[in-house]
Amino acid sequence: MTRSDQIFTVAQMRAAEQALIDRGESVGSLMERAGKGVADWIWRIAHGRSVTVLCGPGNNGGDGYVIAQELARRGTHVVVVAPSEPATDAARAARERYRGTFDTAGNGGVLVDCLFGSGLTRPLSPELVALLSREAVRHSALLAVDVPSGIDSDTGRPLNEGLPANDVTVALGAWKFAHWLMPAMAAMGQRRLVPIGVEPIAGAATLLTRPHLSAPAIDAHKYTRGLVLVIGGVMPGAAQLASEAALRGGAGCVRLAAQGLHPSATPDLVLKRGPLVDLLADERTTAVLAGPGLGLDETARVKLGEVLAADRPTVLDADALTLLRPRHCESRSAALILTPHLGEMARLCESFGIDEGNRIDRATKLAQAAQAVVVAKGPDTLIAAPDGRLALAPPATSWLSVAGSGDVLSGIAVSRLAAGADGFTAACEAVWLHGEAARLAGPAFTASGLARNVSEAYAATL
Ligand SMILES: NC(=O)C1=CN([C@@H]2O[C@H](COP(=O)(O)OP(=O)(O)OC[C@H]3O[C@@H](n4cnc5c(N)ncnc54)[C@H](O)[C@@H]3O)[C@@H](O)[C@H]2O)[C@@H](O)CC1
Ligand SMILES: [K+]
Repeated sequence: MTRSDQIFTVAQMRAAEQALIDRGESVGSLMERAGKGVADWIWRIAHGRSVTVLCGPGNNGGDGYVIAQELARRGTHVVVVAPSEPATDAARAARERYRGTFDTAGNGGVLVDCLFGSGLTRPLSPELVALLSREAVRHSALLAVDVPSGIDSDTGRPLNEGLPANDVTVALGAWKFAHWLMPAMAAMGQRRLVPIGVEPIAGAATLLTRPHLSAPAIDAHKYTRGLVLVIGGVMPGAAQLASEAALRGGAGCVRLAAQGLHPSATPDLVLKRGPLVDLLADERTTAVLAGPGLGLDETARVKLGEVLAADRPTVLDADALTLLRPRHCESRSAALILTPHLGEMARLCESFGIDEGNRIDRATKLAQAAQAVVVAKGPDTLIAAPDGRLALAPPATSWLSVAGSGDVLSGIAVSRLAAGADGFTAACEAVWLHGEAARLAGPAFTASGLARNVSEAYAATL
């Protein structure tokens, strides 16, 4: 059965479709299912308005003829604009079954883009970009079928300039990477998925969904719930923000290794001034966070070395990512999570000798090289594990672009590690809780406000 959280590459989608065909389905019957499923959405969106379907030469165009026929059957005023003849058997058969009208231009209402889908291999011709843009202006809404024309399905990269933004994108069978990766993600509009019966693929990337967390065990005490150690540094506020979030992410106790506390610090936080090696050696220390406000000087470098040598489940963020070198990651066995933003990701790739590939390739290679779970942050956050697991986060509120937001994320992640999750699961749970806390915090929140909302986000997972 179709899983609504899997994200397929074009090659995986073809393999999934082929598996159905091998079991007796035909491309035509899949096209019929896909087209009718999309027509259902358009019927609701059009709400009586006329519909223009742009049909290309491949099977995406074939879907377009099925959509047009189904809408015409339901009484919608439909026009097909087809700049080229169908080039596949299934698309030809779909066109023959279409009984409605053709024209060279549409007339308002909803425009449906069935020019190219996942089979796009090169940029659109200037004539096709002009057609798409002209028709987009003439209509009041634009709906893309499967993948918007001109977008590379596996990377979300536009192959042309000047492509119009969509109001709705309806994915067929499974999500494609372009639906959730920048820059294409920003022009998808609302996303919908029409199932066509493809089976899940083992090891495919997934879209983050709400995790199922639990309340502490009936006999839990603070240490069985996990003891977090946050390493302070030259900017105490950052480690404190991370600690505030860690207190609400599931762990039973949070210690902050620092020389002092900011006057606003919560009394829930346990300040520890002793030698770092002793704190790290304390058997009760379950997970460690280093990086927020750590600094980049020799003291910071020594602290990072001590943290990694202790080989406890660890999250590294901010300054720790700038200081991290491949030798630090050797002979570690405990879980390691790295949470770089775009700039930190570039520095890490340089330190680890990774210079090729798109965002996903680089995160995957870094995960393997560092034997760490990489949370590559951005408007399209992705999480890559050394064993190849990959998850993409759905877009969160853009209010997260505020100072301290990353400190809160790393605090939640270390709390999930301390609570017992493996590195990949902890990272996925943290990204979801962070996005949900931001949604709950409303507009124009500060990082400390965001941290306060982690409890409520947690409540939504119980
Ligand atoms: N394969 C299947 O079983 C199904 C596929 N479906 C649809 O089929 C689509 C994929 O179909 P196709 O593989 O035929 O791909 P497309 O319909 O995306 O187009 C591919 C065709 O366009 C040509 N082409 C690629 N880029 C071009 C460009 N820039 N300018 C001009 N021509 C270009 C290719 O050479 C090929 O002939 C999916 O996105 C989906 O909409 C659905 O009907 C469901 C079933
Ligand atoms: K399309």
